[in-house]
Amino acid sequence: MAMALRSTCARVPGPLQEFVFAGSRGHAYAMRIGCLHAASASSPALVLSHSQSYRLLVEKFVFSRLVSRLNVRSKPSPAFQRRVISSFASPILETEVRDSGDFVEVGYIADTHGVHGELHVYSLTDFPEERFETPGKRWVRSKAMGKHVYHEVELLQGREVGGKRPSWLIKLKGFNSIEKASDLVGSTLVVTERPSLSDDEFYIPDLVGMAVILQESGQEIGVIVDVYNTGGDTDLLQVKRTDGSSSQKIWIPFVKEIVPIVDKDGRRVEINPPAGLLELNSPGESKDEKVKRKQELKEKRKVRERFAGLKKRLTAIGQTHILEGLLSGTESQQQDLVNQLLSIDFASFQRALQDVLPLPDLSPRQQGHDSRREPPSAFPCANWQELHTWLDQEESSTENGDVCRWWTDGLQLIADGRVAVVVLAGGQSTRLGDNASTVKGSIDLGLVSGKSLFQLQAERLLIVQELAKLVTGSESRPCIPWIVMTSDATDEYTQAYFEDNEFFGLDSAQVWFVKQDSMPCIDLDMIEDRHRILLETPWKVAQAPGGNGGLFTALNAQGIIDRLAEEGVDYVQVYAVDNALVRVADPVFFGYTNERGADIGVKVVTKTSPDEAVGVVCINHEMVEEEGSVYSDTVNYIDKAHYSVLEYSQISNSLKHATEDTIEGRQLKFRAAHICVNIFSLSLMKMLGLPKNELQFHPVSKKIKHVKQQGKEWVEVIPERPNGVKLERFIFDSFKFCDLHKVALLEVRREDEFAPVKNAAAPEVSDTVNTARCMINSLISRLPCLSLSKSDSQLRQLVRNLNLAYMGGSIEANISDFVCIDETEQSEL
Ligand SMILES: CC(=O)N[C@H]1[C@@H](OP(=O)(O)O)O[C@H](CO)[C@@H](O)[C@@H]1O
Repeated sequence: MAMALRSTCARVPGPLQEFVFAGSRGHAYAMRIGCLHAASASSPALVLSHSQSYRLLVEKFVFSRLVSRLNVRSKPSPAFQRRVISSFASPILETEVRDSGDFVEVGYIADTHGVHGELHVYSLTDFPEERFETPGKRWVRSKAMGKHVYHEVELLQGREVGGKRPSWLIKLKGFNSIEKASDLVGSTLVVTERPSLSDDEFYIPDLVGMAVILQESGQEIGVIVDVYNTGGDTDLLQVKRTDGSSSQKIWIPFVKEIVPIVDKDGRRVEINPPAGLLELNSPGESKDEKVKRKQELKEKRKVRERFAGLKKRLTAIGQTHILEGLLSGTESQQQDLVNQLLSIDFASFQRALQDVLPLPDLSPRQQGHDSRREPPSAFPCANWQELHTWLDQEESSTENGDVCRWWTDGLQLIADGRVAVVVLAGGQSTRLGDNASTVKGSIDLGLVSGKSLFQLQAERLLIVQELAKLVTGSESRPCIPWIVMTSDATDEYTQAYFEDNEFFGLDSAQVWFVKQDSMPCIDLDMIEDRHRILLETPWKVAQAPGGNGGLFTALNAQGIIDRLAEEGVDYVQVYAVDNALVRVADPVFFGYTNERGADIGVKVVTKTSPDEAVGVVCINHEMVEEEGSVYSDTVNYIDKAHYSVLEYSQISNSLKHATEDTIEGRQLKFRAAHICVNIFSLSLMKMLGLPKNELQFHPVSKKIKHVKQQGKEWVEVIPERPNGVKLERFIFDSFKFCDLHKVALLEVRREDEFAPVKNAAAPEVSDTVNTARCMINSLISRLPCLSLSKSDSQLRQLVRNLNLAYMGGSIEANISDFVCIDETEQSEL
């Protein structure tokens, strides 16, 4: 027997679970009982919503439908029946029971009866005879001052009376008059002990919270959150799914056949659901879930379509071997491969192949189009001594040279917010050997101060900002945008490094990260007429950053050029991260480029030896079709000259070793070494960012670790000689977009401005952290002494010191000695 539930709606938490049933019979039935509404007239699904008839719904409809669909006996025989005891069921009651010493409500004292103190009690228990007829100790709970108060009473006798609700008339000891008895009206009769139950009887609160386990697999699918005692033959367990199933709550008929094990001590039930029960029970998806699911399906379809397109493309370019990983490995490895392949721009890769194939002889060339190259004609050399001398004078003199003028003009450009800086920091630093595990900008140069390349560069930026403010008398300190170009290989580490170092004192908003593209690497050798894409693992294509010439496309694609234009930037200095002496946001260089009205500024140093690994700036002559000749019968070609760089990996031996007589004696003919410190006007950058002006790719031979298949095995290949080709764009290929007179070359002193870190440190090896550190120390020793006092009252003296700090004096010192001068001191100047 089961008791009817009190206040059904109150017991059901929140809006009721929705049920979905397939089949039009359900539809008809639902309409008849009038408590349901169809999700849509055409849909066979019915959404049963919360209504007053919920109880009827569960009792008469849901369960019978469930049971008949699942072929479970709709009227289980007593042997199959489980019974829940509702008098202990209300969650509210349960709380009170716990809080007040395990009292159990058994009846509600509704009224007095007669004049001799009899009380009319509504039953709240499954054991009314025991509670209301068996004499003995009971408790009456009433409320006083908002708290429950308990009085011990003694039941003398009781008898059942008829009526709509199960009720009893009881007589308590000492309550002999109507007046006395009426004090108890509205109170609750409670007991302290629970009657023991048979094996198949359970108190609802004992069931609530039990884990629900699938008997067959041992998998936990949820937890019982409520028990619905319909008052009929069968109760329903409400189970909240905890296994990530899309359905949140389901109903399980509490019959032995479906719930064979109830482990009270272990707080778990084991269920044996007939096929389809869990699904049938699933609530309908919410609108949001449906939308989400639709979107997921759409995404999946898109991915499938893209992957099909990708396969076609790979087949067309003969690179399907990179899909072989999909035949082995774990699901997540395969997924990684798919994700990577979908992220690669194979159209761009195909264009790159067109640029580089057939591969030329990648060893130093014996010959090239040498006759078309010539060294640049004379260009100025920035003599910093001139600036020192000028700043050292007691009084400012108007008699100053070029460098002083460029410096002052450059500082004005900086103060006016017309410049930005880009550091090229996407390279993989393969030549650095072991140090290549971190990004170049962060490597330890072995300086006493422990400063890294990034830190030195950031500090120069801070100092030059300060200088610009002081020299121009600007009210506020300018904030030069510093764009850090990273790649897949360096991005995460670089960004974390800046954050960890609190942007070296810069405003984090002035540092913008932009990631350049990567390109698959190809095998130097050919298999079946093809250079195959190399694989780093069976599930990962070997990729490398696509060279510093990818800058313009990356800046354009990521909206940086437009952003710079909005900020009023006219010139952008671009430099390679590996130069320990680079003058970041160099005012002299900006002033010079601006004065020349150039779109490109190029810093060069004198090349030291034919084999130094630097590109050399030259003038390149190309025969191009004369404009307008397409309309005439004959095609006329004209000689078009532009600047270019003969990269060290591409220069022919004859040009490398060619010499000429100069006033300084015999020198290399091509000696204007490109140090990768250039300025671009923003208007040119914008043009270079357009897809139609994408720079060409070059093949760069490298040692590339990879795997290849031998039979069914994957074997690792660790090459000793260059075995692969990286596809790279070179930034200086942009020079050809400019007329000769729009490119301004500026020579600077190597010992002041060029200390590259390229190679792993070893005796006799140049361009290492050791050689860079030596150059830094040598520069510091050559600089005039700094007076580090912050209380310098002379603006001139302060500027002089800041300028020395900019050139290198701050390298081993504390940056706060130079910048962050407090405002009061400045106003005294
Ligand atoms: C494509 C490119 O910019 N190459 C530059 C660049 O070469 P690296 O391969 O990064 O060392 O830096 C050199 C100066 O350190 C410069 O001489 C050369 O031209």
